Amino acid sequence: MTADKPNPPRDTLPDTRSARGAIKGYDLLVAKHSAVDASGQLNLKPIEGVKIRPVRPVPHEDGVVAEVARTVWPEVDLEIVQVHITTTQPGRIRAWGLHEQSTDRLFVVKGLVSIVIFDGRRDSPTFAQVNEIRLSERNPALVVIPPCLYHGWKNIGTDEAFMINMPSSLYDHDTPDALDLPYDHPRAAEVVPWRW
Ligand SMILES: Cc1cn([C@H]2C[C@H](O)[C@@H](COP(=O)(O)OP(=O)(O)O[C@H]3O[C@@H](C)C(=O)[C@@H](O)[C@H]3O)O2)c(=O)[nH]c1=O
Repeated sequence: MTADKPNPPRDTLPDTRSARGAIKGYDLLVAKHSAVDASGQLNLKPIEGVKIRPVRPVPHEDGVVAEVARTVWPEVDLEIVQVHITTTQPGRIRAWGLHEQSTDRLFVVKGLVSIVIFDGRRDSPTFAQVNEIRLSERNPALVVIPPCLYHGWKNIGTDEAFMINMPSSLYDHDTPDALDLPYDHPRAAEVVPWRW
């Protein structure tokens, strides 16, 4: 197949070897989907209010530069009031968090992380939608998560992952704007349809 002549959709393939019933376990097979389109753009419809700005790492003679945030970017429309680093050990899951006021702005500096966002806002046009974004220093992006969305992440790499967060509100140590639904709570799957 050439690039300008894509494969026919799966259900128009000749009904020979792939025929249901001719292959053991066919009913259990799940069609894979590409994370990017043919031009390399993310194949993802963002939840209402979520913004993802892919960033291009620029190699130089001694290493690599990647921009994390610039106030002229439309994604950075709220003031930057604090910047902190949060790390996650390999295999560890941090979910589900929800902020009632604050917007999170996440950037994976090192490591391989799967960030998942779930829209539980009943009045949202993207209610019940899930976004998964896999990021690393090879595929960097700024991810903006507005308030009232369930979100969390898993370190799916082999080393400690380092992530920058630039929340839109100062962390209040006495009364943090942070609610948690532990991902392993027996009823968590009733709320967020995601298995890590
Ligand atoms: C954010 C923050 C936390 N802390 C302290 C409080 C706490 O004891 C410890 C860890 O705090 P956090 O768990 O809030 O840190 P953090 O890793 O930022 O938690 C995150 O969790 C994931 C699941 C999310 O949803 C994020 O939005 C965020 O809430 O660090 C500060 O001292 N200053 C800060 O600015």
